[in-house]
Amino acid sequence: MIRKLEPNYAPLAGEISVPGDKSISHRAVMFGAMAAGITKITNFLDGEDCLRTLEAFRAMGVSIQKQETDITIHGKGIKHLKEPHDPIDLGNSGTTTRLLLGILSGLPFHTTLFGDESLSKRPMDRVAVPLRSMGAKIDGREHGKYLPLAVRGGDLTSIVYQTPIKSAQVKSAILLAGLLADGQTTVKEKTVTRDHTENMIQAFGGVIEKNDDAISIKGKQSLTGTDIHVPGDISSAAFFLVAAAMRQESVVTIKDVGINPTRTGILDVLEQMGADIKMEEKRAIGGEPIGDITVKGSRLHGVEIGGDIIPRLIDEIPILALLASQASGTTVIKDAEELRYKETDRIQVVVHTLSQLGINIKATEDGMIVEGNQKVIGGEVDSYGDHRIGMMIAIASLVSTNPIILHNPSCIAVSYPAFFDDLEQILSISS
Ligand SMILES: O=C(O)C1=C[C@@H](OP(=O)(O)O)[C@@H](O)[C@H](O)C1
Ligand SMILES: C=C(OP(=O)(O)O)C(=O)O
Repeated sequence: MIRKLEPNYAPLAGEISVPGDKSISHRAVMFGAMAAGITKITNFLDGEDCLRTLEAFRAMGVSIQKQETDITIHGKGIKHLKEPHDPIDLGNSGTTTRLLLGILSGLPFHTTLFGDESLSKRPMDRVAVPLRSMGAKIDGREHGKYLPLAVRGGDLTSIVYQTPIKSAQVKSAILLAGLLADGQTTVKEKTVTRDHTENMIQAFGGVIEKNDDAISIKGKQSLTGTDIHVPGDISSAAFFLVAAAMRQESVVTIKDVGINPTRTGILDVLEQMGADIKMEEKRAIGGEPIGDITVKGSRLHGVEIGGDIIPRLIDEIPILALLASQASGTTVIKDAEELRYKETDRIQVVVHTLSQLGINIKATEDGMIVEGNQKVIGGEVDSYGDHRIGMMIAIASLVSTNPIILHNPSCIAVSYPAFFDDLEQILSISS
């Protein structure tokens, strides 16, 4: 499938809301399925990845009703999860796979997990190794590094684990296993990563302790069903924030976005680049702050992006690379080697794609160097099945001198099924 993307030079204007946060939607289903009692989720992300999570728990016998973005889960407690009859297809979703491995490690049955071509290339040993040290049996291709994986869970012992990788998925997998283990499990991380798992454990009545770089959870806690409202996804909002920031005279407000500080690195970078950004915090639900973000187009300049901010904007790096090409001066992105383990190797694919579109950009081992004041000349490019690359290309078309032909746009449904409709909305309000 291909999609022709026409240039559009009008300023962007208007108010828009983006779909529910992907990370929070996954976790809401997982905790709702493990808790006892009814959980109602509103503004659930109806994207392919989160639907994989939902189906995985249905396969384990949990009754889940879905009406568009409203989900009702009739949880009976963790002990009532049942061995699935068939292997579970996790599609493209890294978060589902890694967090589910944490949960399955503590359940006394056998499960087989598999995924699509991209997911089958992503490393799972980063969770399998610590989970095995807690007592789980996990095996698969290349000694259990890659899907398909077979898991036999059961009695787990607690661990103290210093994670070598800046990854919320690794942290969360161990905390979830820790919740089912005997004793107290501690995860230490050198750099703060998104803390939605920690917030949600508390929203479901659980107890978790945070001390500097250590997060500890007592095992065998029981959770109680609750209501979760999912904020808009700042990682989806990022595409419109950038589209507005890079065009003078644009004014766009994204309503009701999750502004958890572990996710707002993009706002910090936009500000450092000279963007005119305002954030109005409105409320917090389940420990997750929600607000409106307004961005006005302005002259931007290149910056250095690296260090502790990287996990706070890891999924926004593709779109920030495009933005950097439209700013003045050079932008250096470093300490982001984790990008190589996403749906694609996002260092290689961003550099390849933006180069194809006429931008001067170079890959480094752990990031990229982007030259500013670049013309996007258009052409034929591929998402390579990576939703964030597909959306980056769509935003690039707005500043392109020629149309862009995008191959494989359908992967965008992984995190943002209505992306093109919403983009059209802020383009048409302005024209
Ligand atoms: O925990 C999560 O929900 C996520 C964590 C990040 O991955 P890593 O933990 O692998 O960095 C991020 O890239 C992914 O989109 C969602
Ligand atoms: C990396 C991502 O997701 P996941 O790891 O869940 O596939 C993403 O959404 O950009």
